[in-house]
Amino acid sequence: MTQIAEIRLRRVLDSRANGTVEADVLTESGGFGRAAAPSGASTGEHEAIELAPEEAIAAARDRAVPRLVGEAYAGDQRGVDRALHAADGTDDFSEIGANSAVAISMAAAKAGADMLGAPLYQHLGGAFRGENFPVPLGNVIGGGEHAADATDIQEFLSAPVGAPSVTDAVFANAAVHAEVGDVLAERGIPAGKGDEGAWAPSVEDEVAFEIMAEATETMSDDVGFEIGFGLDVAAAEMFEDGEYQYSDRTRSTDEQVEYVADLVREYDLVYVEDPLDENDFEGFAELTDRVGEETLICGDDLFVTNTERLQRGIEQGSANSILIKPNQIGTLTDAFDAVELAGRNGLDAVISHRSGETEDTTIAHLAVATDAPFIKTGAAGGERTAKLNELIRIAEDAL
Ligand SMILES: C=C(OP(=O)(O)O)C(=O)O
Ligand SMILES: [Mg+2]
Repeated sequence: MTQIAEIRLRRVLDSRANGTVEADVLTESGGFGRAAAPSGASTGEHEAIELAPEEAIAAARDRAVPRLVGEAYAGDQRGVDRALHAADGTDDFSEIGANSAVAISMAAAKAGADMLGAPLYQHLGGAFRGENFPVPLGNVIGGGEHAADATDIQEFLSAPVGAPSVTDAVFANAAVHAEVGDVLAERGIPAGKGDEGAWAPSVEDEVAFEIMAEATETMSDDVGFEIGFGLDVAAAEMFEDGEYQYSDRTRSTDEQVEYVADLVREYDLVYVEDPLDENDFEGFAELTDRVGEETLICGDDLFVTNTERLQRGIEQGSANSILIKPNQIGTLTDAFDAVELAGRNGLDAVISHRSGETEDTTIAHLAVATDAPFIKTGAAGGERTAKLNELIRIAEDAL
């Protein structure tokens, strides 16, 4: 029923107006799935390889399509993803491109769901998935690689941890985003927006912390539930010559651990992603040891959704949370395996967008299917709200 009959690949635009890969998967009995690959700017050095879209499409047409059409079943996700690995033949999808692989993998899942007559989250999560919905982490102030001349820390994330429903949480993040805009205007600080729709003012990180504390407290009082905040430091982007290079100073690894631990305590941070360099499993472990009871220490560039790197982090106690980006590893199966390994070892999964996105909503379904406690997919901008609105629809559908 779900045998793949045709795969169409094309180049479409992402939110930075760069080209990316979109895949359509059609099954023999008329099932259809469409998905597009996202793209990072602050990419980890251990991620699967993204090729230029034209190159990825040509290679996938040549190598992957013949292994899938008439051979694989869209409803058999592990089978599809095994075929993608076999077609590529490398560890990092450098032959067909992780962008082609992830687009086909996600489109096949959607075609399988279509044939089975189930929403994607149900097809992926099964009848016995949990009943929880993820708390959305909303990027409301940012800089780093996502905006020129803004904060050093890449993302300041609103975290509505006390929200009674996913819909309340989504609107709370939107309200914090608007409040931050008002506070910036009151202070006479001009700000455009970065790649993910967060405000990108040219201020010291210290000012961004003050504004976040003020805006989340104001909106928390307004909505009547707890809204905290967190960070994606994206520290690998600042790490050069063995030190963390901030615009006004440098910090050694020990100083960075101290600095982040102090921030966690001072601002009651609920979440800290990539506080240290992407190869510093030990530094991560030291920080997790110090503040892991109080906050989530999340590995993004550290783990790159890769079970081998995650296993090492588990053994060393490097983090208590992992960011999951399907395009970092190339297939939904690999992303699921990372979520499962994390869960078995007590780490929380945070399903995540990339800074370059499309209107694709697969990650909203993935977060619900895996029962992930968090999803990071922005707060404002059409390619971000596409996922947030899908979460609202899923919550309505699933009740
Ligand atoms: C979403 C992120 O940015 P990018 O997609 O640029 O890696 C991130 O670092 O978590
Ligand atoms: Mg990150």
